[in-house]
Amino acid sequence: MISQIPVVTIDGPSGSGKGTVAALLAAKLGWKFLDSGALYRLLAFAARNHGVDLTNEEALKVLAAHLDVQFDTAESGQGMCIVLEGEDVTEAIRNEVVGAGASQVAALPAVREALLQRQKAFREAPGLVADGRDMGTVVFPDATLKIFLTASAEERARRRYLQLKAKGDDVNLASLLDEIRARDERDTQRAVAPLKPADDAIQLDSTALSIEQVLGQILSEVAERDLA
Ligand SMILES: Nc1ncnc2c1ncn2[C@@H]1O[C@H](COP(=O)(O)OP(=O)(O)OP(=O)(O)O)[C@@H](O)[C@H]1O
Ligand SMILES: Nc1ccn([C@H]2C[C@H](O)[C@@H](COP(=O)(O)O)O2)c(=O)n1
Repeated sequence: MISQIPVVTIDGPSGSGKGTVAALLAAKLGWKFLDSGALYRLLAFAARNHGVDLTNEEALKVLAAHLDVQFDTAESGQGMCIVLEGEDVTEAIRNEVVGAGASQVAALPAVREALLQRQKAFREAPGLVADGRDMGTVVFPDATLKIFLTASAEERARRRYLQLKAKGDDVNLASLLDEIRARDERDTQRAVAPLKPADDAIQLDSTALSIEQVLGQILSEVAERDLA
């Protein structure tokens, strides 16, 4: 039965480190991995490609329902390769413009409904690690372990700055901080599935923790529940 397949959810705001830690945890456990934010990013990206306005809920709902996307293991064997309509968009969806578009389309109820089953379908044996905003509250409310990962907005902007700079992007720390605050506001204040900790989530502040320390704390919770 699908409800017996264990799920670990990691929710939190942009730049808290949930994607990095979720991918590492999934690899360590040998479980499936769902990067749910990528689905909203893909929709915003596809909408721009198809000339669909990011406020046109009806057209976005249809696009979301027919999103032609594949998540493959990267050729290097590490990380994920994301193919949209035959094109490798792994890197193209990872900029702040697409992130802001994703946050905008994610506020539309019909879009969230259209992507719900697609996310649930990632639940496969032996287990799933899912990261996003509403993994523990809406998509997998029966998850075995729920983590809500935070960090100060300043630290998250600093991380994003270093990440984009390493890729060679022309970035400005103050603008990134503004964008992170705007995204936090939209993600937490929307009417449907807002970013918030599930009642039974463990809250973890990563501001002063390394990636290894965060992973270590989550692995302890996993071990306590005999998940691995
Ligand atoms: N604890 C940490 N200490 C220092 N840097 C970190 C930490 N966690 C993550 N990072 C770095 O911060 C950047 C953002 O991390 P990541 O993409 O995992 O965040 P996220 O919460 O998934 O963000 P988003 O929701 O926007 O995808 C990456 O460069 C990552 O290596
Ligand atoms: N479960 C989710 C995942 C993501 N979103 C929205 C809100 C985010 O700002 C945007 C991009 O996500 P990211 O790739 O930065 O994690 O997508 C959401 O509403 N629910």
